[in-house]
Amino acid sequence: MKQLPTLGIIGGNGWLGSALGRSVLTHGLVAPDQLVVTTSRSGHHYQAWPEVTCVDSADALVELADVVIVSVRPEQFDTLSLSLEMRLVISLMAKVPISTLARATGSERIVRAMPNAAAAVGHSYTPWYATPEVASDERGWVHRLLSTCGPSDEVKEEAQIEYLTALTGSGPAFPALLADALISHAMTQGVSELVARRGVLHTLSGASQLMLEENTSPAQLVERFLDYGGTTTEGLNAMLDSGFRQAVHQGLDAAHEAARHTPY
Ligand SMILES: NC(=O)C1=CN([C@@H]2O[C@H](COP(=O)(O)OP(=O)(O)OC[C@H]3O[C@@H](n4cnc5c(N)ncnc54)[C@H](OP(=O)(O)O)[C@@H]3O)[C@@H](O)[C@H]2O)C=CC1
Ligand SMILES: O=C(O)[C@@H]1CCC=N1
Repeated sequence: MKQLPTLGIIGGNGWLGSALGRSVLTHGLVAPDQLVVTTSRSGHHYQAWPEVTCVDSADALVELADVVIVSVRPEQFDTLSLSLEMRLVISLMAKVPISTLARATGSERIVRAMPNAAAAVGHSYTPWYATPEVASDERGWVHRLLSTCGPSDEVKEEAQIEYLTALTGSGPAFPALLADALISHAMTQGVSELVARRGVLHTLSGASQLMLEENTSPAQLVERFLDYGGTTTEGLNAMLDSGFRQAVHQGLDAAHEAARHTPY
């Protein structure tokens, strides 16, 4: 693999593609004049890097890029016609399996990566799977690339990407749902929206930091509060009795099922 490949992101001005594009530039993994992105009707995300090349079609991008990241919606992928035989292809798409990517691009060197929305602030968690044809130096580069937007792990089976699409790819929406439920309850109790939102968001991020930094498992923290015998114990027991775990598990099953189905 060439030391400084030109990186192309099809969908590089979309939600996820622009988060990764900006992140590789911020970390200096790719120089601005080595990045090519497709334009988007919804805006341009590279004002700070005028040397980034914006092209108006995937065909034009493929002419310029050594490594191609595909970050269009799964249902948009079918409309692309890509000839990438000799290229490393990195897909960020849910629902599109390696077999389809290989058939559609002609490449055997394919990575399926699954960042999440927190990539926009450098706090994604990004698992990725590579076909056996991806060389070890390329794997190292892919890992550095994906790690620019948060921790990243290689997984050894594509099926894990399908499951992790539901768990961590969709993941930020699930604590957002919990946060919204907490905030709306607080507001019914007369707490201002400002205090409720700051309180809840800092409580969620503080709980994550506590468990990460003290290496405490969530199960241990829950158990500690269940044993504590205080207000938290009452709250946890009522939530568990109301089917909290079952609701979460049903949601993950539904997202996993959706992640296993190509939309065409
Ligand atoms: N958003 C998320 O949290 C996550 C998304 N993903 C995956 O990332 C992928 C992208 O999602 P997301 O960023 O949310 O979607 P967006 O709709 O925000 O971005 C898709 C981008 O692709 C562009 N595009 C579509 N068709 C073409 C084409 N034929 N040629 C060139 N560009 C094209 C769109 O341009 P235009 O705006 O003009 O239509 C848009 O900029 C999806 O496959 C999704 O499954 C994975 C994990 C998390
Ligand atoms: O909701 C979605 O389909 C995308 C893919 C994984 C997370 N978000």
